[in-house]
Amino acid sequence: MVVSVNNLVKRYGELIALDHFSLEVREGEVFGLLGPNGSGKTTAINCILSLLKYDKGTIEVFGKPMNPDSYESKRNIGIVMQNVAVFRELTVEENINYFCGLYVSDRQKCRQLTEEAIAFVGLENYTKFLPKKLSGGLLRRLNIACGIAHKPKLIILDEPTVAVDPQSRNNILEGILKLNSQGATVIYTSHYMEEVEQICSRIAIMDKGKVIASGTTNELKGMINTGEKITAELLRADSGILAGLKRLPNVSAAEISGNQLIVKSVHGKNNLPAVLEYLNTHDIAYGRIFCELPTLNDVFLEITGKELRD
Ligand SMILES: Nc1ncnc2c1ncn2[C@@H]1O[C@H](COP(=O)(O)OP(=O)(O)OP(=O)(O)O)[C@@H](O)[C@H]1O
Repeated sequence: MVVSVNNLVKRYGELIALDHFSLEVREGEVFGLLGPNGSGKTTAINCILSLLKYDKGTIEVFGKPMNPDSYESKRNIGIVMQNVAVFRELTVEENINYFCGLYVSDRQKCRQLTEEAIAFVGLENYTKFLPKKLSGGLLRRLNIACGIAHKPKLIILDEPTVAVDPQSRNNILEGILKLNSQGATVIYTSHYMEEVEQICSRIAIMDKGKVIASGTTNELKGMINTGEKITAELLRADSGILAGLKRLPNVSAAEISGNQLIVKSVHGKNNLPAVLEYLNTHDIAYGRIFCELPTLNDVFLEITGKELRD
């Protein structure tokens, strides 16, 4: 296990930010910590890194208890925090070289790693730029390069794509997968369910300082009763068809909204053929028809009763 957190409790005065929070991250994973703003993701990361004291619980990183002076473990961790933390008076290249130099004492090796990190995040054309000359997305890429240049075994990224343009966002997500394919274990926090679904092999969903569900995307979606949602654009909306549709196997709800027929089914696959057959045998004309699987928002909604994104 690369990271093992057990029953962590962290209070800020009266507020319980982490409420018996547990987590296990295995070697080689891209592990996603998904939760709405304020659910405790950053607090959990700061505790794992021993940057914050906590009230109860245990944390092991690389199989050893994590303490503020666990320098050997810390050398093998790369951190990319939510807020960009670079030196304003150093250029792109100087910043990366500085942060890499904190871990790598051989200056030639450090220069080589700096060049590799610049190429990795695609900042070759900006090496002599000061941070203030960079757009928000490029600044984020610099922040990432500073965190990963020393080639750490464990990379922790806390909401690295907030307020980032789509091009830089894709560059960041692809970069994370590349780092993972090169051997790094990754912990990735976000409140964007699409991103987490796109890159994470396992996910823990957080709410109010607790892990409310964890597993692969498919495991999480399999935990809830909400199943496929079938939408058909009807040429003529007729609510008379709803009663028959509701009697089909697995169907939990059928409704018409404008010219759209929406059929919701409970957990279970391949409900589309039955709906198609029903529409065809009842001579109901439709244009587009499509089937969607539940999203991680549906998982969050069913477990907590509220939307993941507010
Ligand atoms: N230094 C602090 N003092 C008091 N309360 C804090 C402090 N830091 C965080 N909190 C509170 O603890 C809770 C968890 O915050 P945290 O930043 O860990 O959540 P998060 O999931 O990372 O949210 P975000 O995505 O907004 O960063 C929130 O209610 C927040 O207001």
